[in-house]
Amino acid sequence: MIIAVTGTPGAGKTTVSKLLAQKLGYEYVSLRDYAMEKGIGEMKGDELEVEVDELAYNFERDFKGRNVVVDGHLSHFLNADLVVVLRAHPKLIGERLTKRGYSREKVGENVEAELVDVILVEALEENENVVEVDTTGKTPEEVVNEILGLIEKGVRRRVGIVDWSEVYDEVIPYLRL
Ligand SMILES: Nc1ncnc2c1ncn2[C@@H]1O[C@H](COP(=O)(O)OP(=O)(O)OP(=O)(O)O)[C@@H](O)[C@H]1O
Repeated sequence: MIIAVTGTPGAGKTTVSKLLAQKLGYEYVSLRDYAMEKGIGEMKGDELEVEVDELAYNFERDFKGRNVVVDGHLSHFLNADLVVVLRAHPKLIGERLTKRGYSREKVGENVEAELVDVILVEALEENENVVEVDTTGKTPEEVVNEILGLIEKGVRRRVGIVDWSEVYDEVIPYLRL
């Protein structure tokens, strides 16, 4: 089974994906590292720009039939059996990315993306099997156990579990208004 873990940068994809892969006994793949290894896409500044169709085509060829947890904010464009969209309070995204030294512009862009469900909407356009998991106030272990529980119960779709419009006021300082 191919499990794609996606979400806004800073939502916790890498932490959760590694732990999930470990608990399931699956391979862990960073989609960014995979693209770079295969020479897919090109660096524009410090960002890797990839053609998603080329990425999906190569990934399918290399991983079809294997048990993989694939981590990346483009992983929902792959032909996955299950797409896990990690959500986090946009304020947490703002705090984490600021701590990482991202520019105000980049922090704002990602806080706004989380606020208006950009990745979720993209994932739903690509795949039927989308489960959202809110990581806010949970440890990575709790998040992984929640995902394992959903997989065990055979849940393949669970969306609409967060509504960040309720917390809009808290994130105004991060927005590019
Ligand atoms: N419940 C949680 N799930 C995942 N990460 C969490 C959680 N709570 C706190 N964190 C922390 O949040 C940070 C998330 O970073 P991580 O690199 O995993 O995110 P990411 O979504 O992969 O970001 P990026 O796409 O920018 O690499 C880590 O420092 C992690 O320890």
